[in-house]
Amino acid sequence: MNELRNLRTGLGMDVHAFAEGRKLILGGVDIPHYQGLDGHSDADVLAHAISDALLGAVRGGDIGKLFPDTDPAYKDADSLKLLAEVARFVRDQGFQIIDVDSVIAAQAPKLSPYREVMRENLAAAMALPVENVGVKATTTEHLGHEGREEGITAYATCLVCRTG
Ligand SMILES: Nc1ccn([C@@H]2O[C@H](COP(=O)(O)O)[C@@H](O)[C@H]2O)c(=O)n1
Ligand SMILES: C[C@@]1(CO)OP(=O)(O)OP(=O)(O)OC[C@H]1O
Repeated sequence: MNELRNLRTGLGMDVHAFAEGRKLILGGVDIPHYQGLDGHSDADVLAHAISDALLGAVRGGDIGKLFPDTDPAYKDADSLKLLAEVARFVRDQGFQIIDVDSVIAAQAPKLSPYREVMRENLAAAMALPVENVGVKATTTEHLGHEGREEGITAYATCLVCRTG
C-alpha cells in the first residue's frame, strides 16, 4: 500500500492556433504543412502538454510558471529542451518518470508518418525508453477549432513514482 501511495498521475493539455509563416513542430519534428502553430516558443503543443502532465504529477505548477511567455529567453524556444528541463525538475523533486501517453487532435496534416520519430525525440528529451512514450493522433471529424483547422490540441498523461 505504501508503494502505491508513491505513485502519482499527471494530466496536461495545450492548444496553439495556426498561423501562416510559422513552422509546424510536433514532438520535435518539423512537419511539412502550409501553416504552422503560433506561439512565443516554437509552439510544440505536444511537448507542452507532456510538460504540464509531468509538472502536474509533482504538483510543480505549470509550464508557464517555469518558462514565462513574457521572458525573451523563451522566444522561439526549442520545446524539447524545455521538456528535458521539466524532466530534470521532476527527478530533482525525487520522482521517477514511469510512463507517458498522449494524443494530438488535428484535422490535418496526417501525423501517423511522424509518430515514431516524435516518440523517439520525446523519449530522448525525458531520458525514457521509447516504449514508455505513447503518441496518438485523431481528427475531430471536422468539429471544433481543430476540425476547422484553426489550431491543434494535445493531451498527455503520465505516471511517476516518488523515489526519495
Ligand atoms: N491528424 C491526424 C489524425 C488522425 N490520424 C490517424 O488517422 C486515424 C483515424 O483518425 P480518426 O480521427 O478518423 O479516428 C487515427 O487513428 C490516426 O492513426 C493521423 O495520422 N493524423
Ligand atoms: C513554453 C512557453 C514559453 O513561452 O511557450 P508558448 O509558445 O508561449 O506556449 P504556451 O503553451 O502558450 O505557454 C507555455 C510557455 O511557457
